[in-house]
Amino acid sequence: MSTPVKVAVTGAAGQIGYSLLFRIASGELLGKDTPVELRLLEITPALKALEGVVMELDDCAFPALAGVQIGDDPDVVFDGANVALLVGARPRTKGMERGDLLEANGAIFTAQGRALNDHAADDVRITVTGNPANTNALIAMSNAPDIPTERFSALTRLDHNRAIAQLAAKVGAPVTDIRRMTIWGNHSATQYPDLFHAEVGGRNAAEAVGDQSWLENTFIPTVAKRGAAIIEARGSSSAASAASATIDHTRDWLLGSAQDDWVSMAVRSDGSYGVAEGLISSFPVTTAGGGYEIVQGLEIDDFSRARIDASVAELAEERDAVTKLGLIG
Ligand SMILES: NC(=O)C1=CN([C@@H]2O[C@H](COP(=O)(O)OP(=O)(O)OC[C@H]3O[C@@H](n4cnc5c(N)ncnc54)[C@H](O)[C@@H]3O)[C@@H](O)[C@H]2O)C=CC1
Ligand SMILES: O=C([O-])CC(=O)C(=O)O
Repeated sequence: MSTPVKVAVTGAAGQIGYSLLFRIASGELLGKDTPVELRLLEITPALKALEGVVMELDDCAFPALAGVQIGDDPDVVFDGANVALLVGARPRTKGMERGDLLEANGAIFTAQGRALNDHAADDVRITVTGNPANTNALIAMSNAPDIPTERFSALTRLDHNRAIAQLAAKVGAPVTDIRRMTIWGNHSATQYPDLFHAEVGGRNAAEAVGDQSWLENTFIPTVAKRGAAIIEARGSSSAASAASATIDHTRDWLLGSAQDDWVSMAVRSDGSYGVAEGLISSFPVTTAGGGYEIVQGLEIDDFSRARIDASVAELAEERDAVTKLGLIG
Protein backbone atom coordinates (compact mmCIF):
# COMPACT_ATOMS: atom_id res chain seq x y z
CA MET A 1 0.00 0.00 0.00
CA SER A 2 1.18 3.54 -0.75
CA THR A 3 1.97 6.08 1.99
CA PRO A 4 -1.28 7.32 3.51
CA VAL A 5 -2.43 10.82 2.65
CA LYS A 6 -2.71 12.82 5.86
CA VAL A 7 -6.06 14.58 5.99
CA ALA A 8 -6.54 17.01 8.88
CA VAL A 9 -10.06 17.95 9.90
CA THR A 10 -10.82 20.61 12.51
CA GLY A 11 -14.02 20.70 14.52
CA ALA A 12 -14.06 16.96 14.07
CA ALA A 13 -16.53 16.31 16.90
CA GLY A 14 -19.07 18.73 15.43
CA GLN A 15 -22.12 18.16 13.25
CA ILE A 16 -20.33 18.45 9.91
CA GLY A 17 -17.48 16.31 11.21
CA TYR A 18 -19.89 13.53 12.05
CA SER A 19 -20.77 13.18 8.39
CA LEU A 20 -17.49 14.25 6.83
CA LEU A 21 -15.12 11.87 8.61
CA PHE A 22 -17.00 8.75 7.58
CA ARG A 23 -17.13 9.81 3.96
CA ILE A 24 -13.40 10.56 3.88
CA ALA A 25 -12.61 7.26 5.58
CA SER A 26 -14.80 5.33 3.15
CA GLY A 27 -12.76 6.66 0.23
CA GLU A 28 -15.08 9.32 -1.14
CA LEU A 29 -12.44 12.04 -0.99
CA LEU A 30 -9.42 10.36 -2.53
CA GLY A 31 -10.76 7.05 -3.90
CA LYS A 32 -11.15 3.68 -2.28
CA ASP A 33 -7.58 2.60 -3.09
CA THR A 34 -5.84 5.57 -1.50
CA PRO A 35 -5.03 5.02 2.16
CA VAL A 36 -5.90 7.95 4.42
CA GLU A 37 -4.64 8.94 7.83
CA LEU A 38 -7.06 11.21 9.67
CA ARG A 39 -5.70 13.97 11.90
CA LEU A 40 -8.52 15.33 13.98
CA LEU A 41 -8.39 18.63 15.84
CA GLU A 42 -10.82 19.68 18.55
CA ILE A 43 -10.87 21.98 21.54
CA THR A 44 -9.97 20.21 24.77
CA PRO A 45 -13.52 19.85 26.17
CA ALA A 46 -14.66 18.12 22.98
CA LEU A 47 -11.89 15.50 22.92
CA LYS A 48 -13.94 12.94 24.83
CA ALA A 49 -16.79 13.18 22.34
CA LEU A 50 -14.23 12.92 19.58
CA GLU A 51 -12.90 9.70 21.12
CA GLY A 52 -16.41 8.31 20.72
CA VAL A 53 -16.44 9.28 17.04
CA VAL A 54 -13.09 7.54 16.59
CA MET A 55 -14.55 4.40 18.20
CA GLU A 56 -17.26 4.49 15.56
CA LEU A 57 -14.71 5.00 12.79
CA ASP A 58 -12.90 1.91 14.10
CA ASP A 59 -16.17 0.00 14.11
CA CYS A 60 -16.68 0.66 10.39
CA ALA A 61 -13.44 -1.24 9.56
CA PHE A 62 -12.90 1.01 6.55
CA PRO A 63 -10.25 -0.61 4.34
CA ALA A 64 -8.70 2.73 3.30
CA LEU A 65 -8.43 4.13 6.82
CA ALA A 66 -4.76 3.69 7.74
CA GLY A 67 -4.87 5.54 11.08
CA VAL A 68 -6.51 8.23 13.18
CA GLN A 69 -4.82 10.72 15.50
CA ILE A 70 -6.70 13.21 17.60
CA GLY A 71 -5.60 16.21 19.62
CA ASP A 72 -6.14 19.78 20.71
CA ASP A 73 -2.81 21.23 19.54
CA PRO A 74 -2.81 22.37 15.90
CA ASP A 75 1.00 22.24 15.78
CA VAL A 76 0.84 18.49 16.41
CA VAL A 77 -2.33 17.63 14.52
CA PHE A 78 -1.28 19.52 11.35
CA ASP A 79 2.20 17.99 11.32
CA GLY A 80 2.78 16.66 7.80
CA ALA A 81 -0.84 17.27 6.73
CA ASN A 82 -1.35 17.04 2.95
CA VAL A 83 -4.94 18.23 3.11
CA ALA A 84 -6.52 20.44 5.79
CA LEU A 85 -10.27 20.83 6.05
CA LEU A 86 -10.91 23.73 8.41
CA VAL A 87 -14.45 23.16 9.62
CA GLY A 88 -14.17 23.92 13.33
CA ALA A 89 -15.84 27.18 14.27
CA ARG A 90 -18.94 28.33 16.01
CA PRO A 91 -21.98 28.05 13.69
CA ARG A 92 -24.54 30.84 13.49
CA THR A 93 -27.96 30.47 15.01
CA LYS A 94 -31.34 31.96 14.11
CA GLY A 95 -31.26 35.66 13.34
CA MET A 96 -27.49 35.91 12.79
CA GLU A 97 -25.69 36.63 9.53
CA ARG A 98 -22.49 34.69 8.89
CA GLY A 99 -20.52 37.93 9.15
CA ASP A 100 -21.61 38.18 12.81
CA LEU A 101 -19.17 35.34 13.47
CA LEU A 102 -16.12 37.27 12.29
CA GLU A 103 -14.70 38.10 15.68
CA ALA A 104 -15.69 34.84 17.41
CA ASN A 105 -14.17 32.68 14.72
CA GLY A 106 -11.42 34.89 13.35
CA ALA A 107 -9.00 34.12 16.16
CA ILE A 108 -9.21 30.40 15.41
CA PHE A 109 -7.95 30.96 11.88
CA THR A 110 -4.92 33.07 12.83
CA ALA A 111 -3.63 30.28 15.07
CA GLN A 112 -4.45 27.58 12.56
CA GLY A 113 -2.88 29.52 9.68
CA ARG A 114 0.35 29.79 11.66
CA ALA A 115 0.29 26.12 12.62
CA LEU A 116 -0.24 25.07 9.00
CA ASN A 117 2.56 27.38 7.92
CA ASP A 118 4.99 25.78 10.34
CA HIS A 119 3.95 22.13 10.28
CA ALA A 120 1.91 21.08 7.24
CA ALA A 121 3.42 19.15 4.33
CA ASP A 122 4.87 21.13 1.43
CA ASP A 123 1.98 20.11 -0.81
CA VAL A 124 -0.79 21.04 1.66
CA ARG A 125 -4.13 22.16 0.27
CA ILE A 126 -6.55 23.93 2.57
CA THR A 127 -10.33 24.15 2.36
CA VAL A 128 -12.12 26.46 4.80
CA THR A 129 -15.72 25.51 5.59
CA GLY A 130 -16.08 27.28 8.97
CA ASN A 131 -17.94 30.58 8.65
CA PRO A 132 -17.50 33.29 7.56
CA ALA A 133 -15.61 30.98 5.24
CA ASN A 134 -14.12 33.42 2.71
CA THR A 135 -12.73 35.77 5.31
CA ASN A 136 -11.56 32.95 7.57
CA ALA A 137 -9.59 31.63 4.59
CA LEU A 138 -8.15 35.11 4.09
CA ILE A 139 -7.10 35.19 7.76
CA ALA A 140 -5.48 31.73 7.58
CA MET A 141 -3.71 32.62 4.32
CA SER A 142 -2.44 35.92 5.73
CA ASN A 143 -0.98 34.09 8.72
CA ALA A 144 0.80 31.49 6.60
CA PRO A 145 3.32 33.45 4.54
CA ASP A 146 5.30 30.36 3.49
CA ILE A 147 2.36 28.52 1.95
CA PRO A 148 1.60 29.53 -1.65
CA THR A 149 -1.62 31.56 -1.68
CA GLU A 150 -3.23 29.29 -4.27
CA ARG A 151 -3.33 26.48 -1.69
CA PHE A 152 -6.07 28.27 0.27
CA SER A 153 -9.72 28.05 -0.67
CA ALA A 154 -13.13 28.51 0.91
CA LEU A 155 -16.29 26.55 0.35
CA THR A 156 -18.98 27.88 -1.98
CA ARG A 157 -19.65 24.43 -3.41
CA LEU A 158 -22.68 24.01 -1.18
CA ASP A 159 -24.17 27.13 -2.77
CA HIS A 160 -23.19 25.77 -6.20
CA ASN A 161 -24.90 22.46 -5.48
CA ARG A 162 -27.97 24.23 -4.11
CA ALA A 163 -28.17 26.33 -7.29
CA ILE A 164 -27.96 23.19 -9.45
CA ALA A 165 -30.73 21.55 -7.42
CA GLN A 166 -33.03 24.59 -7.67
CA LEU A 167 -32.49 24.97 -11.40
CA ALA A 168 -32.98 21.25 -12.05
CA ALA A 169 -36.29 21.33 -10.16
CA LYS A 170 -37.47 24.42 -12.05
CA VAL A 171 -36.80 23.06 -15.54
CA GLY A 172 -37.63 19.43 -14.70
CA ALA A 173 -34.19 18.15 -15.70
CA PRO A 174 -31.90 15.78 -13.81
CA VAL A 175 -29.02 17.49 -11.99
CA THR A 176 -26.63 15.68 -14.32
CA ASP A 177 -27.94 17.80 -17.23
CA ILE A 178 -26.72 20.99 -15.60
CA ARG A 179 -23.29 22.36 -16.26
CA ARG A 180 -21.28 25.51 -15.79
CA MET A 181 -23.05 26.78 -12.71
CA THR A 182 -21.23 29.65 -11.02
CA ILE A 183 -21.40 31.20 -7.60
CA TRP A 184 -19.66 34.58 -7.48
CA GLY A 185 -18.47 36.43 -4.40
CA ASN A 186 -19.04 35.68 -0.75
CA HIS A 187 -20.60 32.63 0.94
CA SER A 188 -23.29 34.88 2.37
CA ALA A 189 -26.67 36.31 1.46
CA THR A 190 -24.95 38.63 -1.06
CA GLN A 191 -23.57 35.75 -3.15
CA TYR A 192 -24.53 35.73 -6.81
CA PRO A 193 -25.63 32.41 -8.32
CA ASP A 194 -25.31 33.00 -12.08
CA LEU A 195 -27.67 31.37 -14.58
CA PHE A 196 -26.44 33.39 -17.55
CA HIS A 197 -23.42 31.16 -18.07
CA ALA A 198 -24.98 27.92 -16.81
CA GLU A 199 -26.37 25.32 -19.20
CA VAL A 200 -29.22 22.81 -19.09
CA GLY A 201 -28.70 19.97 -21.55
CA GLY A 202 -26.34 22.23 -23.52
CA ARG A 203 -28.80 25.15 -23.67
CA ASN A 204 -28.26 28.45 -21.89
CA ALA A 205 -29.95 28.12 -18.48
CA ALA A 206 -31.37 31.66 -18.29
CA GLU A 207 -32.98 31.12 -21.72
CA ALA A 208 -34.22 27.65 -20.76
CA VAL A 209 -35.88 29.15 -17.69
CA GLY A 210 -37.17 32.12 -19.70
CA ASP A 211 -38.44 33.90 -16.61
CA GLN A 212 -36.34 36.82 -15.38
CA SER A 213 -38.70 37.40 -12.47
CA TRP A 214 -38.18 33.81 -11.20
CA LEU A 215 -34.44 34.17 -11.66
CA GLU A 216 -34.33 37.46 -9.77
CA ASN A 217 -37.02 37.05 -7.13
CA THR A 218 -37.02 33.33 -6.45
CA PHE A 219 -33.87 31.59 -7.64
CA ILE A 220 -31.22 34.00 -6.38
CA PRO A 221 -32.75 34.58 -2.91
CA THR A 222 -33.60 30.90 -2.45
CA VAL A 223 -30.01 29.86 -3.08
CA ALA A 224 -28.49 32.78 -1.17
CA LYS A 225 -30.71 32.30 1.87
CA ARG A 226 -30.83 28.52 1.89
CA GLY A 227 -28.53 28.31 4.90
CA ALA A 228 -30.97 30.39 6.97
CA ALA A 229 -33.92 28.30 5.71
CA ILE A 230 -32.17 25.13 6.89
CA ILE A 231 -31.52 26.69 10.31
CA GLU A 232 -35.19 27.69 10.52
CA ALA A 233 -36.36 24.18 9.61
CA ARG A 234 -33.80 22.01 11.39
CA GLY A 235 -32.97 24.22 14.34
CA SER A 236 -29.28 23.97 13.47
CA SER A 237 -27.22 24.74 10.42
CA SER A 238 -26.77 22.44 7.46
CA ALA A 239 -24.36 19.63 8.18
CA ALA A 240 -24.61 16.58 5.90
CA SER A 241 -24.94 18.77 2.81
CA ALA A 242 -22.03 20.93 3.99
CA ALA A 243 -19.91 17.82 4.50
CA SER A 244 -20.90 16.55 1.06
CA ALA A 245 -19.93 19.85 -0.55
CA THR A 246 -16.63 19.90 1.34
CA ILE A 247 -15.88 16.49 -0.18
CA ASP A 248 -16.96 17.59 -3.69
CA HIS A 249 -14.84 20.75 -3.52
CA THR A 250 -11.70 19.11 -2.20
CA ARG A 251 -11.97 15.96 -4.34
CA ASP A 252 -12.36 17.99 -7.53
CA TRP A 253 -9.42 20.19 -6.53
CA LEU A 254 -7.16 17.23 -5.81
CA LEU A 255 -8.29 14.85 -8.52
CA GLY A 256 -9.63 17.19 -11.23
CA SER A 257 -13.14 18.16 -12.34
CA ALA A 258 -15.17 17.05 -15.35
CA GLN A 259 -14.13 18.13 -18.84
CA ASP A 260 -16.39 20.70 -20.39
CA ASP A 261 -17.65 21.84 -17.01
CA TRP A 262 -16.47 24.00 -14.16
CA VAL A 263 -17.06 24.29 -10.43
CA SER A 264 -17.32 27.20 -7.99
CA MET A 265 -14.50 27.73 -5.51
CA ALA A 266 -13.66 30.73 -3.40
CA VAL A 267 -9.98 31.41 -4.08
CA ARG A 268 -7.60 34.33 -3.89
CA SER A 269 -8.57 36.85 -6.54
CA ASP A 270 -5.89 37.68 -9.08
CA GLY A 271 -8.01 40.62 -10.21
CA SER A 272 -10.09 38.57 -12.67
CA TYR A 273 -13.54 40.01 -13.43
CA GLY A 274 -12.67 43.19 -11.55
CA VAL A 275 -12.61 41.43 -8.17
CA ALA A 276 -10.06 43.23 -5.99
CA GLU A 277 -6.84 41.27 -5.93
CA GLY A 278 -6.19 39.41 -2.69
CA LEU A 279 -9.80 38.87 -1.60
CA ILE A 280 -10.97 35.26 -1.30
CA SER A 281 -13.94 35.35 -3.65
CA SER A 282 -15.91 32.67 -5.43
CA PHE A 283 -15.23 32.18 -9.13
CA PRO A 284 -15.90 29.58 -11.79
CA VAL A 285 -12.77 27.41 -11.87
CA THR A 286 -11.50 24.35 -13.68
CA THR A 287 -9.30 21.98 -11.72
CA ALA A 288 -6.60 19.57 -12.80
CA GLY A 289 -3.43 18.09 -11.34
CA GLY A 290 -4.10 19.50 -7.87
CA GLY A 291 -4.43 23.07 -9.14
CA TYR A 292 -7.22 25.35 -10.31
CA GLU A 293 -7.63 28.03 -12.93
CA ILE A 294 -10.20 30.78 -12.89
CA VAL A 295 -12.32 30.48 -16.05
CA GLN A 296 -11.54 33.51 -18.18
CA GLY A 297 -13.41 35.45 -20.83
CA LEU A 298 -17.02 35.22 -19.60
CA GLU A 299 -19.10 38.22 -20.57
CA ILE A 300 -20.59 39.94 -17.56
CA ASP A 301 -23.69 42.04 -18.26
CA ASP A 302 -24.90 44.91 -16.07
CA PHE A 303 -27.25 42.70 -14.05
CA SER A 304 -24.46 40.30 -13.12
CA ARG A 305 -21.91 43.11 -12.67
CA ALA A 306 -24.01 44.84 -10.00
CA ARG A 307 -24.47 41.60 -8.05
CA ILE A 308 -20.83 40.57 -8.23
CA ASP A 309 -19.77 44.06 -7.16
CA ALA A 310 -22.15 44.02 -4.16
CA SER A 311 -20.83 40.71 -2.88
CA VAL A 312 -17.21 41.72 -3.43
CA ALA A 313 -17.87 44.99 -1.57
CA GLU A 314 -19.02 42.92 1.40
CA LEU A 315 -15.82 40.86 1.22
CA ALA A 316 -13.79 44.07 1.25
CA GLU A 317 -15.73 45.23 4.33
CA GLU A 318 -15.04 41.92 6.08
CA ARG A 319 -11.35 42.22 5.20
CA ASP A 320 -11.28 45.75 6.64
CA ALA A 321 -13.03 44.56 9.81
CA VAL A 322 -10.54 41.74 10.45
CA THR A 323 -7.67 44.08 9.65
CA LYS A 324 -8.98 46.41 12.39
CA LEU A 325 -9.21 43.44 14.75
CA GLY A 326 -5.53 42.78 14.06
CA LEU A 327 -6.22 39.33 12.57
CA ILE A 328 -4.43 40.13 9.32
CA GLY A 329 -1.46 42.39 8.71
N1 LIG B 1 -19.20 27.07 4.06
C1 LIG B 1 -20.34 26.42 4.16
O1 LIG B 1 -20.98 26.15 3.14
C2 LIG B 1 -20.88 25.99 5.48
C3 LIG B 1 -20.22 26.32 6.64
N2 LIG B 1 -20.70 25.93 7.85
C4 LIG B 1 -19.91 26.33 9.02
O2 LIG B 1 -19.11 25.22 9.44
C5 LIG B 1 -18.77 25.42 10.82
C6 LIG B 1 -18.98 24.14 11.61
O3 LIG B 1 -20.35 23.81 11.62
P1 LIG B 1 -20.91 22.61 12.50
O4 LIG B 1 -20.08 21.38 12.33
O5 LIG B 1 -22.35 22.55 12.25
O6 LIG B 1 -20.70 23.22 13.95
P2 LIG B 1 -20.60 22.45 15.37
O7 LIG B 1 -20.76 23.48 16.43
O8 LIG B 1 -21.48 21.26 15.37
O9 LIG B 1 -19.10 21.94 15.34
C7 LIG B 1 -18.01 22.81 15.37
C8 LIG B 1 -16.92 22.12 16.12
O10 LIG B 1 -15.76 22.93 16.04
C9 LIG B 1 -15.09 22.80 17.26
N3 LIG B 1 -14.14 23.89 17.43
C10 LIG B 1 -14.36 25.14 17.91
N4 LIG B 1 -13.22 25.82 17.97
C11 LIG B 1 -12.25 25.01 17.50
C12 LIG B 1 -10.86 25.15 17.34
N5 LIG B 1 -10.22 26.28 17.68
N6 LIG B 1 -10.17 24.11 16.84
C13 LIG B 1 -10.79 22.96 16.53
N7 LIG B 1 -12.11 22.76 16.67
C14 LIG B 1 -12.83 23.78 17.16
C15 LIG B 1 -16.20 22.77 18.30
O11 LIG B 1 -15.75 22.19 19.53
C16 LIG B 1 -17.24 21.91 17.61
O12 LIG B 1 -17.11 20.54 17.92
C17 LIG B 1 -19.60 26.61 11.30
O13 LIG B 1 -18.81 27.77 11.22
C18 LIG B 1 -20.70 26.68 10.27
O14 LIG B 1 -21.26 27.96 10.19
C19 LIG B 1 -21.83 25.18 7.97
C20 LIG B 1 -22.52 24.82 6.84
C21 LIG B 1 -22.11 25.22 5.51
O1 LIG C 1 -26.05 29.25 6.91
C1 LIG C 1 -25.23 28.88 7.78
O2 LIG C 1 -24.96 29.50 8.79
C2 LIG C 1 -24.51 27.58 7.49
C3 LIG C 1 -24.04 27.71 6.11
O3 LIG C 1 -23.06 28.36 5.83
C4 LIG C 1 -24.91 27.21 5.05
O4 LIG C 1 -25.80 26.37 5.30
O5 LIG C 1 -24.72 27.65 3.91
